[in-house]
Amino acid sequence: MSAQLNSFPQTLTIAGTDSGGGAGVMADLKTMQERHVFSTAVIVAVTAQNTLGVQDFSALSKKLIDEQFASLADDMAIKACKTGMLADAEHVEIVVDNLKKYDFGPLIVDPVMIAKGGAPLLADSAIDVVKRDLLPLATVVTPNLPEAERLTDMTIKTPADMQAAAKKLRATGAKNIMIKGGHGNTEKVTDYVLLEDGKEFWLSAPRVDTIRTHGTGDTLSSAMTAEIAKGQDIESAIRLAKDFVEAAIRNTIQVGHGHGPLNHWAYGEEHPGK
Ligand SMILES: Nc1ncnc2c1ncn2[C@@H]1O[C@H](COP(=O)(O)OP(=O)(O)O)[C@@H](O)[C@H]1O
Ligand SMILES: Cc1ncc(COP(=O)(O)O)c(N)n1
Repeated sequence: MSAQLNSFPQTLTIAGTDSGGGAGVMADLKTMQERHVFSTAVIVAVTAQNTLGVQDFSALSKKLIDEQFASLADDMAIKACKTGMLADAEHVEIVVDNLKKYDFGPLIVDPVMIAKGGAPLLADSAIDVVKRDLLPLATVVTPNLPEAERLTDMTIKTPADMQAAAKKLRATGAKNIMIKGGHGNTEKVTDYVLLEDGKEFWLSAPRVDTIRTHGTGDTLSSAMTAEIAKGQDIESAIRLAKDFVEAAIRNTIQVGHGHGPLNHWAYGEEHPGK
């Protein structure tokens, strides 16, 4: 097979679907499309979900998940991949085994635990498996504040706490850490980044006063994955992803009655040709 024939940047999201279209695989595909990469998906779980909450979900069989990975490995040239909702310990293990078997490029782990509406998307018993088996494979891990607290067994209240938590997360083997500050209540939303080489920086933006923040983490990690697939370095990918999600939150669209979805085309409209 000619490499030239398969050279367009391709990405993979390994996650759950959202029937409401705002989070999970749906947010991932919309974001990656906007960033001009060709996105593929391994579905781990299917949710019945809308902006009001998660009504039900079911994870797929190991056989079907393994087959999806094999289908992609047989044909595509995936340059970067991400994980989202992984449901439970058994499914984290299935995904880890496949990520060890195939090379899909740098891995961005969005350690999704609880949906904005409060529904658990990862069993408590899976958190130790994520720490032990998934994080050592991660090029970037992007926990929000509650996820960072669960992964580090720390209470995170201050900027110094965020720095200490990121250091602790690095000890799992994850190379680059981004702790997202969306769940705080400060006037500015501030994320903290600790890179593999020890460089650290803060990303700050005015907090948009809205509950329409369904899929913010998925959108951020997908934009990052797309930039990495196109060959950007980790810091540039993180900065672009932050600007992308900020524009998507700020340019609100009126969809649904609860935690509404983001405007995935806003960044492209504000930055034509970029
Ligand atoms: N209300 C908001 N205004 C501006 N940026 C936000 C807001 N909520 C979240 N963000 C940003 O969106 C990204 C995702 O953060 P967060 O919502 O904490 O993640 P998650 O979706 O995993 O809970 C972060 O960069 C965060 O700073
Ligand atoms: C399938 C799926 N994956 C991820 C999320 C998290 O998104 P959010 O925390 O914004 O609700 C979700 N709600 N559903």
